[in-house]
Amino acid sequence: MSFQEELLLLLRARYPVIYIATLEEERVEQAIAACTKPLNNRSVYVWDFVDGYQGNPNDAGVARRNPLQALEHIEKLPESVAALFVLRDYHRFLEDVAISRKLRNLARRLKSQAKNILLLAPQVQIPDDLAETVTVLEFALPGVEDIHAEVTRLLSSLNVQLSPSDLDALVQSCQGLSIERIRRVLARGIAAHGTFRPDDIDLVLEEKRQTIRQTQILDFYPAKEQISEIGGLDNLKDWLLRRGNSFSEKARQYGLPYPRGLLLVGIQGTGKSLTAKAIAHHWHLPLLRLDVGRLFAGLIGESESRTRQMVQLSEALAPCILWIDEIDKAFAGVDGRGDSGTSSRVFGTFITWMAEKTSPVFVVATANNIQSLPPELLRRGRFDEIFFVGLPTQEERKAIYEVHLSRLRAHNLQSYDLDRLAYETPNFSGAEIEQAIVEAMHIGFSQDRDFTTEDILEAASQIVPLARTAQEQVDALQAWAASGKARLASRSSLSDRLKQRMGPD
Ligand SMILES: Nc1ncnc2c1ncn2[C@@H]1O[C@H](COP(=O)(O)OP(=O)(O)OP(=O)(O)O)[C@@H](O)[C@H]1O
Repeated sequence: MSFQEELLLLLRARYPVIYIATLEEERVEQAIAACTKPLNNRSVYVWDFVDGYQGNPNDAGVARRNPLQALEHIEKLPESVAALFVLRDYHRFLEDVAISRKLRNLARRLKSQAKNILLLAPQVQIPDDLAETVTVLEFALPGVEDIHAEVTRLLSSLNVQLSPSDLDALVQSCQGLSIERIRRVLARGIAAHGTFRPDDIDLVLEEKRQTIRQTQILDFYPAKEQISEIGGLDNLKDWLLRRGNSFSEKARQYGLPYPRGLLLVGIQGTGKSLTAKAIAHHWHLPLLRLDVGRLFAGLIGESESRTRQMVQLSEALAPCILWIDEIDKAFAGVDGRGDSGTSSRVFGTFITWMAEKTSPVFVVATANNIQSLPPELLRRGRFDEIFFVGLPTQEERKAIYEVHLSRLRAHNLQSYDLDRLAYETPNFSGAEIEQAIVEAMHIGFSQDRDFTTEDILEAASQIVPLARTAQEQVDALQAWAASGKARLASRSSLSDRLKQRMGPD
């Protein structure tokens, strides 16, 4: 259902107070105006703090600088007057007790009248006492058709001609931006060299990065890591390499569905985040990292609104990788404990999207703790595959040493005894191996010489691997993996791993 259809439905059903979250005031007001026609040309009153009421000469300037009076004015109008009252930036006044009370009283009264109050705000920010009075409606970013129309209009008014393929690329790149930002960024390109050139698309991408940064929930993550930089995890790497071209047009013509996502479960430091970055690099897709902490910070209703915003933005940027680090922490409270059910509602929105999504947003979620993950997340149809990323085996440790040492000391890799290093550091994760190497480098550097195998072993002897301090967590994860609920990221079997765990210590 489009925004306009949804709004019309709410207006007809006499929802008295509708809260519209948008950064695009102008476009949303156009959409509201378009809704008045099917409502017998209902009049629209627009109020803002600085100018008071606008739009009707009789009321011009009423309730200027007085948000409470703005509501009283609605109350004073005769019952027979049918109207929409658009109150801009009104989220700023909702915490005021007089305003909140007045709004609730008014809402009750307006249910029997053809009057609706529309609150416009950049984000959802509703105090608890109004949660039941207000209905939230999200105003989506412009779709491809809207963008196409706007870009064509702008370019033709500026007498700029683009080939159909450049125009297509420009429209694609503008997805995820508001119309206002699209206008601004095109104007910037044109101001710089009098016309819009295909390589100005970079400006659009930069603008997009900024928008994403401003949302504070998603981050554009630069991904330079290669799949070859992951030591071990051969099953997982094969899975990824097999899907290398699955976002291409050729794959669509072949009839392949888009891959949906991966859940990587395992203890800290085993290369899960590294894998997320390497996927983005290998598939040449932008990597968006979700900041789960930010998702849940703030007032009631905000988290849900942010989740929808995240979905909207990632779909607007598709094809892309959406990386959700530590998803277990995000949804640990799904049973509704302690946060008035917010995480359950956010989880509900997320899981429905995961199950129904048809857009090429590939979700890579990572988790350390299987116990706190809601079982629905593990059900078939959410992710394409769930991989258990265990501690590296001896052979895998050797591969990890090789990855890091060949990056740091490509010229004399042969001087390191990789077999010995791998053998003498049982239970070490990839991150701990890296830590030992860095520490060895400090030893070597402080003595003005290169670091050696001995230095790495010396450094390693000072590290207590997490596997030992968090034995319980490791065992629980191994047991879960052994129950067949996940595929092994690594090629060695679990029994091989267990035998190795008994090895030298
Ligand atoms: N299999 C591996 N191959 C090469 N390097 C690895 C591997 N595993 C871990 N590392 C090194 O350890 C660093 C940290 O690993 P990473 O952040 O990917 O672990 P993680 O499993 O995501 O841990 P966390 O759960 O703490 O986020 C990586 O940047 C990489 O340098």
